[in-house]
Amino acid sequence: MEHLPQIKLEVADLSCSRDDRLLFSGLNFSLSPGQVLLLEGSNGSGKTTLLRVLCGFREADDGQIFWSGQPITESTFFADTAYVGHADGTKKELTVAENLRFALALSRSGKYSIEAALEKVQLAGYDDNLVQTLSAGQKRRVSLARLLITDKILWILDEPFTSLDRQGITLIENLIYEHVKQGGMVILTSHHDLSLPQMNLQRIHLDSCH
Ligand SMILES: Nc1ncnc2c1ncn2[C@@H]1O[C@H](COP(=O)(O)OP(=O)(O)OP(=O)(O)O)[C@@H](O)[C@H]1O
Repeated sequence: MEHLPQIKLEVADLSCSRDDRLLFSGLNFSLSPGQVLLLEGSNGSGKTTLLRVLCGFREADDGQIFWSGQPITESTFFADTAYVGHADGTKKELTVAENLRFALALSRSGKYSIEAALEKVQLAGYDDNLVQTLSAGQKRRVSLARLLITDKILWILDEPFTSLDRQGITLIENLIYEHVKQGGMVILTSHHDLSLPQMNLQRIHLDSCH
């Protein structure tokens, strides 16, 4: 992964409401290579909404988001970012390998080959299985393999631990650790207590951002 040293995500005075209910306002934070941001908050506090605003799927009511000093819409932000949402984003009628090749066709390639990524997420041998035949946790592992085969600086992960067994949870913690150690950045939501020792971890509690 080749990063420009000045890469930085800056969120300034961001506000968002849904159905006249204020979710957050005056939200400010910044994230640099090597850092993880954990968004916390009760159900309905706006964690997913904030991630969707960051990904450009939804507009904020107020505020700005900058990537390396440029508004995200005028920067390389979207090419530099990978989003794994609640739905795992896989195409169910394609095989595991087809899904990964499709992701690769749309992105710069990362340091893992498809084969190596499947091995890493413990799906070796599942290349030709249709995604619709996989378990929920296995589908989530395919979306993690997608992160490994592409070269994205910022990973935005919404509840990445959902459906994963204990080993899968440790796997994600290790992947996050490796990614930020190599200069990547991660924003995630989780109700799971993260075990990320020795990490540059920031926390934002959305219940208190009004
Ligand atoms: N598609 C939608 N249309 C209207 N309101 C929505 C929609 N999606 C979410 N909301 C509302 O926005 C608020 C914030 O929802 P959001 O999904 O961002 O919360 P969250 O913090 O991610 O919750 P959880 O911990 O339950 O995943 C909630 O009050 C919810 O009802």
